[in-house]
Amino acid sequence: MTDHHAVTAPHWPAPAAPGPVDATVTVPGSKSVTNRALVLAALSAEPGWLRRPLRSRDTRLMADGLRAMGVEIEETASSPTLAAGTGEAWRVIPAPPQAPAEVDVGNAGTVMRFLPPLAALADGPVRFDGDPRSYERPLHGVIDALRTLGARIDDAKRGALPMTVHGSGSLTGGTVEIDASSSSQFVSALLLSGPRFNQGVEVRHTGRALPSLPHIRMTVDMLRAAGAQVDAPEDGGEPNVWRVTPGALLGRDLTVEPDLSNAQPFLSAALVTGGSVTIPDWPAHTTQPGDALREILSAMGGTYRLDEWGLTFTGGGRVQGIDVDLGDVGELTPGIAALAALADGESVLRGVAHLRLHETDRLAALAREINGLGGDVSETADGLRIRPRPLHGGVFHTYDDHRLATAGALLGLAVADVRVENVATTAKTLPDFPRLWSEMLGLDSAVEPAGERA
Ligand SMILES: O=C(O)C1=C[C@@H](OP(=O)(O)O)[C@@H](O)[C@H](O)C1
Ligand SMILES: C=C(OP(=O)(O)O)C(=O)O
Repeated sequence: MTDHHAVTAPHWPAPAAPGPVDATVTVPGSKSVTNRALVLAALSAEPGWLRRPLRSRDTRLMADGLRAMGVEIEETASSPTLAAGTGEAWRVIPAPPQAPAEVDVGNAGTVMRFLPPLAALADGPVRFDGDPRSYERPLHGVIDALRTLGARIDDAKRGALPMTVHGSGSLTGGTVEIDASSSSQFVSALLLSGPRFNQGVEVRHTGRALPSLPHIRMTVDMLRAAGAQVDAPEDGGEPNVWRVTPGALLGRDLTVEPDLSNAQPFLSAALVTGGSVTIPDWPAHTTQPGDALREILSAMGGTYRLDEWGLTFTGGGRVQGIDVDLGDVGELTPGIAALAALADGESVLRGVAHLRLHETDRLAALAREINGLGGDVSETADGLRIRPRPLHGGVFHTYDDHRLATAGALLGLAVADVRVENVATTAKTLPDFPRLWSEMLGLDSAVEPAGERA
């Protein structure tokens, strides 16, 4: 589908830190919140607003997928009720999902998992396709569950993309058992459209430990904020069981929080350089997994302050190794692995076997690329063991993975001559990364190559 491999350009010379950073970095909106908000707004009974949405490849794919099914999403620079300085807003005007339609999921987990349940409500065929990597990412939990709940699906490759969901205008819904140990997004996907299934939905996870629990809590919180009735394990319910009652969703006016996982490289720069970085608008309470950075980065050698200016993290002058289970916060792993490679002691990152099926096999990619710069990283059954060694420059390959690219940038702060291949892949969730990075370092952002593939 989208040809995002067409243009290549020189590798990005990751800038070395000129000294301790001292910067305030305004991070764009959360991918996970934006894409949930779009789905919920599309399923609502009335129009809604998203303020400060993330505009990146993954959220554009979500918006375009919904548009293909008849939802109107107007992108405005301002709105009558938008306070000055709060940026742009998207207005979502819902419509019953229409078919036939074609949806390009790119390599966005949220799009490939969250939209098929919504497509099952359309009256006709909705075809899903995406980047080659999307064919390899697990989808069986969503496909099998939708069949159990009453949908007809053609998946020639059995449990994977490309596929066509043949909706009949409504879905029976009911109880379904799934093994979501390969992706929490299976659970989120079924819950998000659950209020619109005739019998609602009860999702029972059976299988090994669920990853990314904060992301499921985000789904539950956002459903409730949109008026849905949800029973969840954390409220005293049965473990690994979620229930959504059928009912109408309200159009909301939602301001999207900054993406705390995308704050990671900037906060980490404070740790690596012994400097200080402030991220404005850090939420006091959030379900975003990136909030765990406060504790994780402190354990690696810094201190933080959360006040009216946002979150300020200050490095203590050295990076310490860490032994940590990242199962809840898997998307932070590439950045923590990069920090661990610069630490003064060994690190063990656990609980993230499912990262082998993310944008790329992240465990293999991190081991290969850090070792390519002279590091000592080995894969374990469920993560990485990282022993610091003096690193040298070289090309840091990114495998179309935005978080590999930001990990390479982080290494480049401390290691001379690191060149990040395809830095433009950061556009998946953080389109302005090279500029934000250069500005944080007080450098002229003209060092970035133009026209790399996104
Ligand atoms: O629901 C979400 O928004 C996400 C859930 C997680 O997926 P997995 O549970 O597949 O790791 C996370 O890694 C991904 O970046 C975003
Ligand atoms: C795993 C990630 O993304 P996706 O939503 O494509 O699963 C990620 O952003 O780290």
